[in-house]
Amino acid sequence: MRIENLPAAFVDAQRVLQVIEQHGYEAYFVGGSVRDTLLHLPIHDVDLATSAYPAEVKQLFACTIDTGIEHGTVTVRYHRHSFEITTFRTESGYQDYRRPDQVTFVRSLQADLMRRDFTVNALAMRENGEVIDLFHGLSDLQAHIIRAVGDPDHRFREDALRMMRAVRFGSQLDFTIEPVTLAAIQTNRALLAKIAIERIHVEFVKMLLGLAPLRGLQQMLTTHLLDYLPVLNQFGKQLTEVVNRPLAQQLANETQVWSWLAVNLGWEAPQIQSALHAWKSSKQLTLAVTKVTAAVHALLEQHLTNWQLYQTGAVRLTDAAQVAVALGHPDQTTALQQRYQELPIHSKHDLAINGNQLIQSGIKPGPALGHLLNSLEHQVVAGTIANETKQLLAAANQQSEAKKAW
Ligand SMILES: Nc1ccn([C@@H]2O[C@H](COP(=O)(O)OP(=O)(O)OP(=O)(O)O)[C@@H](O)[C@H]2O)c(=O)n1
Ligand SMILES: [Mg+2]
Repeated sequence: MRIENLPAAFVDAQRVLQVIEQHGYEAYFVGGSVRDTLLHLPIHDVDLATSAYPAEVKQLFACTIDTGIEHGTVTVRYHRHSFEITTFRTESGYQDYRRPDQVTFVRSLQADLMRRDFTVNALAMRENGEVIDLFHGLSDLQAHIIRAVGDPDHRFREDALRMMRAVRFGSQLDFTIEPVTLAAIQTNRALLAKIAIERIHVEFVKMLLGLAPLRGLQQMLTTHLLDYLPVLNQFGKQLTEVVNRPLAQQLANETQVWSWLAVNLGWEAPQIQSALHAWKSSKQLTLAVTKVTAAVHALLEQHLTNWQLYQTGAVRLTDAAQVAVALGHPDQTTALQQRYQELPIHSKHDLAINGNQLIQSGIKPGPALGHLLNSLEHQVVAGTIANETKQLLAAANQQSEAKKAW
């Protein structure tokens, strides 16, 4: 088959493929971009594969970068865009169940597609939109099936992360994992222990952001892949209950994913922090999840204070409101944003007084001054004092005098 009118993301890359072909080599679009175009989904990165060896690719273009030359990947700069082009290759070894000990460059597209994970990811497309389907990827795409290319045991032993990828694509695209492939996940599950948590993390989050996250989670449980997920492996019972409760709305980002899990599993701040540490998450994500989870708890108990609104901030409030919706509660996004906008201040910088002004008014510098400023910030946010310099100064002096007398 041939796809007419390729999406805009392919247009510049088409020129690159034409240049390679004009020199007598084969060149194709491969991987996720072909799959997603056929599914009418937006595409993010366009991978190119060629029969030209890396040194040959480099001769064809004025500006190239050796991105991963030992694996056959060269980045070509063309018309101010960058394209990653990988030479057809076969892989062998895989003693660590993560990556091949050896890659061999080959001239055959078939050999390259054969080493790929799933049939829907083993499609190639010519520059003119013609789809090359050597492993029945098109029929699996049509039937919404994730099926390993060839023997699933081999594919999962080559790279154990592919077991997570199978569950991820199943959820992301709302596809069914073909039974032999699914059974092979269960058989090979222990190999997941060889895979770095950072790589597992990416797949796990993509799975929960997908169209069928509860089925993905269910499959993590039934295949026992869950046993190899840090911290979550101790929450099998709770997760079984989670997959049986409906998810009222798709989760929209990673903060929402972890906050939704944290609320479901009854995690408070210390548990969130140790779990996200075990998953090697950034400090930024951990902080966001801690705040959003606290806000969701408060929302569900209907006592979200102004101070909590202020502390959570506009973006995270929306995340909290959306997680509450996913949990089956009414959407409070607009009301919360309104309440947030009406807060007298939105950051410490908005306070009509600062440390210098307090010192000038006779208050001694030191930790007590910091406490005093914090207390004023609290009072302004709570609405018990107006955000006006004069009033704040008077209150500060009064409160600092009172403290001295006490
Ligand atoms: N463990 C892996 C990872 C990738 N691939 C192959 O490399 C392609 C590109 O990999 P990647 O970008 O990770 O996946 P995509 O399928 O492009 O999906 P995404 O939309 O997540 O980028 C895949 O389609 C697949 O053919 C593979 O066989 N085994
Ligand atoms: Mg990709």
